[in-house]
Amino acid sequence: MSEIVPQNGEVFLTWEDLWVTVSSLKDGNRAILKGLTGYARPGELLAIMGPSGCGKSTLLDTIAGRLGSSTRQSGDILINGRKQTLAYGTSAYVTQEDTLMATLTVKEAVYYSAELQLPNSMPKSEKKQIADMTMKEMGLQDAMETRIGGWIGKGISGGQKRRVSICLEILTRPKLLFLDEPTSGLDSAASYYVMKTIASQCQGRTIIASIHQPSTEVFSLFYSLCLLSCGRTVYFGPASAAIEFFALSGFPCPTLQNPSDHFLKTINSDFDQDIEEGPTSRKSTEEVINILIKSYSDSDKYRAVQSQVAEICKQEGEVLEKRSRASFTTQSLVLTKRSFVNMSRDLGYYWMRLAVYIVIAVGLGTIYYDVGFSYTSIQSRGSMLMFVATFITFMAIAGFSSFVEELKVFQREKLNGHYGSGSFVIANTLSALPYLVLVSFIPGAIAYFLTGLQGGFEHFMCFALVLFTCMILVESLMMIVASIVPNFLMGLISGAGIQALMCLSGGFFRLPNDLPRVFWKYPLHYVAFHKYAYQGLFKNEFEGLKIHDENMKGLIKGEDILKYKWEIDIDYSKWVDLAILLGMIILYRLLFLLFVKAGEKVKPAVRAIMSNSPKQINSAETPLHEFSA
Ligand SMILES: Nc1ncnc2c1ncn2[C@@H]1O[C@H](COP(=O)(O)OP(=O)(O)OP(=O)(O)O)[C@@H](O)[C@H]1O
Repeated sequence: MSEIVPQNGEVFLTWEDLWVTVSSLKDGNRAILKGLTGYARPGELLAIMGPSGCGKSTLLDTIAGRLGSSTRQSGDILINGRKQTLAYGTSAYVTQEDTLMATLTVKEAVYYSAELQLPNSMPKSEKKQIADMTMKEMGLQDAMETRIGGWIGKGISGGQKRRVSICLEILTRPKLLFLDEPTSGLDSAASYYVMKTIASQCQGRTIIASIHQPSTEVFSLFYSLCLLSCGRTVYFGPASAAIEFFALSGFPCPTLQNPSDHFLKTINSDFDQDIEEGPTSRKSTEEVINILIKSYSDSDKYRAVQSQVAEICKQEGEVLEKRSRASFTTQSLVLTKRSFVNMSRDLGYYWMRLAVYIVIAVGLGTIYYDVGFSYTSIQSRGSMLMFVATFITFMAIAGFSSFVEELKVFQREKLNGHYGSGSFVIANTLSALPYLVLVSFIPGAIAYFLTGLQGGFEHFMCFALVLFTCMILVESLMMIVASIVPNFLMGLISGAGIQALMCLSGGFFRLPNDLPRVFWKYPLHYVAFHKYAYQGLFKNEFEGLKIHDENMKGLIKGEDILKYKWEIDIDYSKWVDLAILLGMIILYRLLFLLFVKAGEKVKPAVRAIMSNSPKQINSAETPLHEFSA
């Protein structure tokens, strides 16, 4: 048995009588993990194995402190014998899904990640060296210049993506590493080399990997094995002793059969085949699983696990410290650069929008071409400006899918402690600015000059700046929506709905004094950015304008049109409206930051509240100790 005093940031992880349940209206409370006890120690690779749906990922998520708030958990999870919060920089977790930036090449993704994660004190050349070495260890040297690809187009293979995901998390050689199915999608040779690299990093590190179907060679790399079936422990102990355990329980591994194949076949209850027990007798899988669970709970192995857990728990070991990483400024700069590159390569982010906006701007310009100064031009000018402030800005939601993809990468990296939400918000804002200038100024100029709105540089600048700020506002609004709403389609619908309500209360479709006071006027009219966008654009256009009234044979002053036709408050300048819009951008971005940060704080709190005592959780399930009765 190894030394159990953690040194140099080493991590001993224990879990005792761990229960996880989900509730549904149909089935009530259903236990996914049922009283699991185990431990992971530095220098030992622990593999969690079991048939699909047995609870491997749930166990990994639970001990890594990442369980979703829809589940309830109970039992003790201790790190170095203490209750400590994991995640956010103290451990690394390679998830089952590969959440990567599709537009980057493998090399770029790893280099950026190295710059984001490794401390400022490390020279850039050393960071590159570590990145190159890790890519080589993961067998990615031939794919370095290939784009990762994904939803935007084909890139590297699924197996290579898996290796990139692992590569990004082992760059800093974390003391505690969780890997959910690191070999899925890999062929047997790649699986072996990847697992060998992971196993070779075990020195002083605690590594826990869930794995589906390891080959004999891969299986031989595991130090400990946790075998689950239907959320219960079938075996926990040295991987090398599992064959003997199965044999002693009456299910010996046939000669020349891969032991892991034998284990999984024996405990897979999804396809209820009878299992041979000795030469004559056959048993149902359910019976076999119960025999194995009882055999394990009666065994010395189980007692050894319990005493090892108790011994580790007695040590009030080191408190986990966050890894030292790049400074906030470096992270913000690197993220800005990465986000800028991503935006430039992702056609859907801005380029498609620019093309569509130009077409719409030409359309607007031809419909309202040389609008003139006749009485009817009042309505034409108003409609044209309303279209710009509402529909052109509304279409900024077109970049939502690209943003959601970027957000997924951010959420993975943030959870693994690569950087914080502040750097992401700054980077996203800065990197988008040049593109937003393009998509607002070019189509804006086409529509403005073809229509023949008020001449002069100042007038055009005000028009384009209002359009520009509204686009940022719509993007900011969609960021807030994305941080609250769980999926892309729901986000798109919610964002569109919010904007439709705001635009209705903006003061064009119903004049400000005619708006119903409850909700529409107070507060929506004042909260909606459309009010300030309409007012800014209308003031910019009508102030100082003289319209020929053909019937009255006279001139109408623009200020009167603003006051009496559009019911616009002309006591303050159009620049104040623009300033309010700019203030709203800051407010919206801060709100996004707040929601993301609240998510970080609220989720663990919700988990803690939702945790119940084991008996309350599911009295219908059989606790492990009852198998030994
Ligand atoms: N949040 C949840 N709500 C409802 N059911 C859940 C939830 N999380 C997990 N489950 C269920 O718990 C069981 C275990 O899921 P888990 O993902 O841990 O299995 P797994 O062993 O990792 O499977 P696989 O190898 O196929 O990935 C499954 O039946 C799954 O449907």
